[in-house]
Amino acid sequence: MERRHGDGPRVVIIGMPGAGKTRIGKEISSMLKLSFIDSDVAIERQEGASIPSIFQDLGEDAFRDIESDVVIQALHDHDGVLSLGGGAPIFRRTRKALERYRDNGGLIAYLDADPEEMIERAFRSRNRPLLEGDARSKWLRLYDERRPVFEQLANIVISTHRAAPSVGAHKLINAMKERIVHVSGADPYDVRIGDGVFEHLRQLLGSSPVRVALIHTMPVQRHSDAARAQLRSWGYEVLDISIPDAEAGKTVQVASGIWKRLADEGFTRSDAVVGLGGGAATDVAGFIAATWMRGIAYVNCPTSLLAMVDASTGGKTGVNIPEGKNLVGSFYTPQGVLADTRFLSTLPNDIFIEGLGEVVKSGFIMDTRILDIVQENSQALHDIDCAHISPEMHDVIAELIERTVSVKSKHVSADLKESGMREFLNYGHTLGHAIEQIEHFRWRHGQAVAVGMVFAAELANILGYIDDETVEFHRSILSSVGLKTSWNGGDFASVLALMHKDKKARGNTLRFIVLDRIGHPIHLDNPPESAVREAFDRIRNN
Ligand SMILES: NC(=O)c1ccc[n+]([C@@H]2O[C@H](COP(=O)([O-])OP(=O)(O)OC[C@H]3O[C@@H](n4cnc5c(N)ncnc54)[C@H](O)[C@@H]3O)[C@@H](O)[C@H]2O)c1
Ligand SMILES: O=C(O)C(=O)C[C@@H](O)[C@H](O)[C@H](O)COP(=O)(O)O
Repeated sequence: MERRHGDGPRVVIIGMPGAGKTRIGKEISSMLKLSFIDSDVAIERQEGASIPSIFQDLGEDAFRDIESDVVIQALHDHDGVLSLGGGAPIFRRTRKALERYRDNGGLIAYLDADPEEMIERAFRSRNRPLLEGDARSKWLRLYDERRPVFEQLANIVISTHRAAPSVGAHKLINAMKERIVHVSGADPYDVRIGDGVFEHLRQLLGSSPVRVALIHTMPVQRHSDAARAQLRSWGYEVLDISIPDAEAGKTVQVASGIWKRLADEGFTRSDAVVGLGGGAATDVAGFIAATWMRGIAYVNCPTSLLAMVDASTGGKTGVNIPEGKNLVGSFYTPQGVLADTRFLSTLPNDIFIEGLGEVVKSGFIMDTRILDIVQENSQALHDIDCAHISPEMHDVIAELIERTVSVKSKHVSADLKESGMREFLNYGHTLGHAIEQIEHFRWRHGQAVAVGMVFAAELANILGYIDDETVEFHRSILSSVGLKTSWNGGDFASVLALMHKDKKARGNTLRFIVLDRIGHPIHLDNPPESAVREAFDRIRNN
């Protein structure tokens, strides 16, 4: 799959005159065999006049209108590399078109360098009407005006400081291999997926935090050691917080211990949290960020497949209490998510497989292409060796992560606080959470959700929504990758009691998510208890 969902250029390059947009744009176009458009050159061709003379004859406003038409056209028609004149994104119509392109999955790269270096490069060119007169101070004033707009628009910043164009080009090509899913809403952010995306942490944290609390578990120590060293090399004071592993770390007691440490270390509102680990660690890290001084910045760096595809995104943060899973928490959005696929190399294979439970869920509730990809690769996924993932398999996994996060993003962007549509992400979870609890978390989340989906499919079948074949498809696709589809623990009464504590329940009314066809979930309120019992019986011993 292409790394973008929308049509249009593979990358749009923005930045000040002298940043290297044209040279790097041409370089990557020839390396990747893509066509290249420089918006200034396209305007000159269309108008049959040079940029300085269009400025002189028609004025800047008329020029920006012409430029906007050319850019918007290229955003629709061009599928290669598009480099924009320095002032193009400042014009409102052009900026809005660029935002739409980015929000549809497009890549906007902002090239930046030391101002003096860019000024020196820019003065080598004569084709810069806005630099005439007292050119240096004008350039600096424009830089101050434009930089915030560039930063707001771009989903990647590439430094070309003291770098040959070929170096900048390589950085940009690496960035183009990344997959980016944008989560919109009141506090928008990006989920970056790919080999080496952890490097973006510095850009995400920015310069305001002095201290960073790195919350992680022991099994990912290799990665947390590297992350700590990296954060220190960037100049942050790192507070290393190792929490008990898995659900044992997702408790009020652990959270309370972290709050005490933050207080002892004088953690302030401008400091930040980084969650590094599986979904349990990122849930706790988000909860700490949400609650410390009523909310500070945090970035999630998921290390398990499940955390990459689901837990790290969407802002559900929290802890368990003995009475139920995730009963205490808050919706609190991260600054960004860095799903660095290099982390998967140490993930135990069985835990990778469990993460596929949430991947398949996203196929059932929205993106049915996910189900095709899982079926096409079921044997390779079943036999996965995380320590030796081939480049082909890496691409398959990265695509599954991107598609699953996109499903999550669509639900979360529309309904952050789960008043309706977001509940569809809970497919399989009503029973799944009860199984985890009754099994004292020896059954991990993704596996429990897999059985929970078979139960939900049986319930939908009993009530006439889906046929036997669709139920059987649930079993066959999940078992093809090595997930269990039945559960013999607990008893109906204790399961029912736990399902009444589910967050979708209202008063005494149970609410399930079921399918009325593949890819189409619906709410099911208060089904007859006999049907729930019958569905429960059907997931046992088969
Ligand atoms: N907030 C949300 O929206 C959301 C969504 C889905 C799941 N969750 C939560 O996420 C948790 C499940 O996540 P999970 O499956 O990642 O479980 P987990 O966090 O318990 O991780 C599973 C195990 O894998 C280890 N691990 C993780 N990455 C590793 C790596 N790269 N190398 C070696 N070991 C590694 C962990 O330390 C742990 O031992 C549950 O608590 C679930 O409720 C939250
Ligand atoms: O993000 C959501 O919304 C989900 O429901 C995603 C689920 O896969 C995830 O397990 C979530 O943690 C469940 O939340 P809960 O509200 O049912 O505890």
